[in-house]
Amino acid sequence: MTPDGGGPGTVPKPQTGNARADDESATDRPSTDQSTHPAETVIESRDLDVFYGDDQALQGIDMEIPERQVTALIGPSGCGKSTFLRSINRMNDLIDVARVEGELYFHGKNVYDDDVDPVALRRKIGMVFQKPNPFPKSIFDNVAYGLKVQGKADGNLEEKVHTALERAAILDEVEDRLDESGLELSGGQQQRLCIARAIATDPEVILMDEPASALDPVATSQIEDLVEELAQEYTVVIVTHNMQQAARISDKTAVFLTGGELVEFGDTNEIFENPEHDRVEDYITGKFG
Ligand SMILES: Nc1ncnc2c1ncn2[C@@H]1O[C@H](COP(=O)(O)OP(=O)(O)OP(=O)(O)O)[C@@H](O)[C@H]1O
Repeated sequence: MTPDGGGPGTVPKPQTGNARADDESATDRPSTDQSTHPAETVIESRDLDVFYGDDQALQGIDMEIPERQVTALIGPSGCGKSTFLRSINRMNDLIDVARVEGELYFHGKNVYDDDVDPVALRRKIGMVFQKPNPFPKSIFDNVAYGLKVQGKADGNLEEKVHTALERAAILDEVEDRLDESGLELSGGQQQRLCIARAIATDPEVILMDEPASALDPVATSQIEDLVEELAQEYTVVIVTHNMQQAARISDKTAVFLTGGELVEFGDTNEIFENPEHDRVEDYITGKFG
């Protein structure tokens, strides 16, 4: 059930009342069976504008992101993909000159309402960055860190760390050297360690900003497989420059174009096989970008 009482297959209506994006009850995962029900909307932006000082980076973005699917954000450099990703878990708050107008709903609750705690929000909506950024700590402590900070490091800490490493498809490679530094791993392993760190605290949504762009083809392919796997349990939103990657791993694709406009959003197959807009077709066939 969604906070608005809608059943499976319904889109939660934005509300300004009780549901809190930082409240456990507002974010309990609805138990939907995707084989029989369309996915529910977890994140919805309405007329979202983002400015850096006087410069507008995003213009009137309307988007509905379905749960437990992969949504890819694609488009040429500077079109606002990362800005949109960061507005979902309020990472733009950390940029002094950034300003957001419009609405961004998480389970029907506007995350920009005054009563939303951005730190609590980011526990529900985790993030993985372009460059792997493990802490200068052991592999074990990298994953255990968030659990400790959140007071979830009870007697099961070891089991929780193992589970996160397993879900991030890296356990086999590191289980006999958990005391070694995370910085000694290869780039691809470091990125999977960062994904393990992000999922250890059990978020609901994982935002990924070009998570494979710094990796070689083998490590990239491992991350792609992992992203598809993760979408069985998590809602994944991924920025990528790589159109083949978006076509391979995503269910929905959002095409942003220069000027910070969302030009087309829909099922990935439709976008790649039969785009509605000429500008999107030109972009995905490589005529510009
Ligand atoms: N911290 C910032 N301060 C000022 N302007 C910024 C900042 N971050 C991004 N911008 C500007 O906002 C616009 C959108 O940038 P953004 O990084 O969101 O685009 P992008 O599509 O993710 O680009 P890329 O694919 O190159 O990473 C660009 O014009 C960029 O210069």
